[in-house]
Amino acid sequence: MPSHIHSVSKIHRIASIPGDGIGVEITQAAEKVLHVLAKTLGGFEFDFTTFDWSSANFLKRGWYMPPDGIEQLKNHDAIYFGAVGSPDVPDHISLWGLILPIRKSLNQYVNVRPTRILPGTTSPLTTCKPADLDWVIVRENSEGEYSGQGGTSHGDTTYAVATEVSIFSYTGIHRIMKYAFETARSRPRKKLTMVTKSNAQRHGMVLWDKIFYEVAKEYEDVEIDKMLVDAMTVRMVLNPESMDTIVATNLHADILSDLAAALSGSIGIAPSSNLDPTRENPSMFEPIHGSAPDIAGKGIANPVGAFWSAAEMVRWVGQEVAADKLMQAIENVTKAGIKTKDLGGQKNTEEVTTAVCQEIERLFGGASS
Ligand SMILES: NC(=O)c1ccc[n+]([C@@H]2O[C@H](COP(=O)([O-])OP(=O)(O)OC[C@H]3O[C@@H](n4cnc5c(N)ncnc54)[C@H](O)[C@@H]3O)[C@@H](O)[C@H]2O)c1
Ligand SMILES: O=C(O)[C@H](O)[C@@H](O)C(=O)O
Ligand SMILES: [K+]
Ligand SMILES: [Mn+2]
Repeated sequence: MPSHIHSVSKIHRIASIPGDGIGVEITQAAEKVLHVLAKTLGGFEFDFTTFDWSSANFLKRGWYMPPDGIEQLKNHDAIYFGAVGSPDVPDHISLWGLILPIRKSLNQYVNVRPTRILPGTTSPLTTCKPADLDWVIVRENSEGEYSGQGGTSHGDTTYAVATEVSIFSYTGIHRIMKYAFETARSRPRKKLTMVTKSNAQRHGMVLWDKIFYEVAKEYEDVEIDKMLVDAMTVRMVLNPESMDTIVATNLHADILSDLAAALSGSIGIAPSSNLDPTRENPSMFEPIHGSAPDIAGKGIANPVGAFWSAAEMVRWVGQEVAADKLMQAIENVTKAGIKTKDLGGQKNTEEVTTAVCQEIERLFGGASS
């Protein structure tokens, strides 16, 4: 190609919501790495628009998102999210003020949470080898225990009564099962474990089980099994190698994914993708951890979960090769022992971020595509 003709660079418009605490620190780190990735590989760019929807601003303005916040987000190809939550705001106000309305309004009904033991890191399970723990938790992300239905009577008295109603719908269950089976089928082991609590919860969870077996008939090549959630915690610890893809309700998968992260070494490495598989709305990518007020402002948060989430975002917007390259750079850095304290290392957020940027440049700098 003559040098005066430039190939057109694809621009991916990303809404960035750093939020609170370490959410701000790791979002900054992720944006930096994504810019280096785009600049090094060429052919695409990221155009970030930052939204200052934080708890500090909530305390000043009285809102997390403005009334047209969801509409503003819709003008983007994807959303990158840090974390929300502050000791100065009740957690149910911050969660329901920001992250949950985004997940619900943008039809992000799937939350994909992979877990692996990255090179150079160790599981607290002394007998667990990296090949033994390679899971994807598919979390129902729109209803169930997070439906927000219920109420309180006799408010501030000792007669107070509160209900928290779980809602399970045929549509909601069916679409998450379809997604989970497709995920299981796309992975080498073709194995899906369904988590439930249908011994004690005899309505919604029974419907959940029923639809699982109904959808399973369309996927005879996928090996299936069923676990009660309490026994699932035991199996995750004692027989991690016996599982591959896992599907669970909103609350069960929230809890199991923190356990999974810990079993892989640290909550600081775990990514998540809040997906609208119809692609009508932008999907949202965030590490599974929260704002970690205990370490916020110290510059020591592990940015690996944020980078892995960023890689999933890169994949979702269509840059699969770049996503694989970013993962390779991240894993080379962990393998070299460049890690934060939560993984037993000595480095801070900035040092790990710089190392990943340098690794991208070392591996792929000078490449023509
Ligand atoms: N999606 C979200 O934005 C989200 C997720 C979880 C919790 N929260 C909110 O975050 C706040 C704190 O919640 P929490 O303490 O239960 O959970 P948390 O995930 O913020 O922290 C749990 C523990 O893990 C550590 N940790 C978390 N991420 C880390 C990282 N990247 N590197 C090193 N250590 C890390 C923390 O220091 C803390 O000790 C609350 O307000 C909660 O509601 C938000
Ligand atoms: O969904 C939740 O419960 C919280 O936002 C957080 O704990 C998460 O895992 O995303
Ligand atoms: K988060
Ligand atoms: Mn969680």
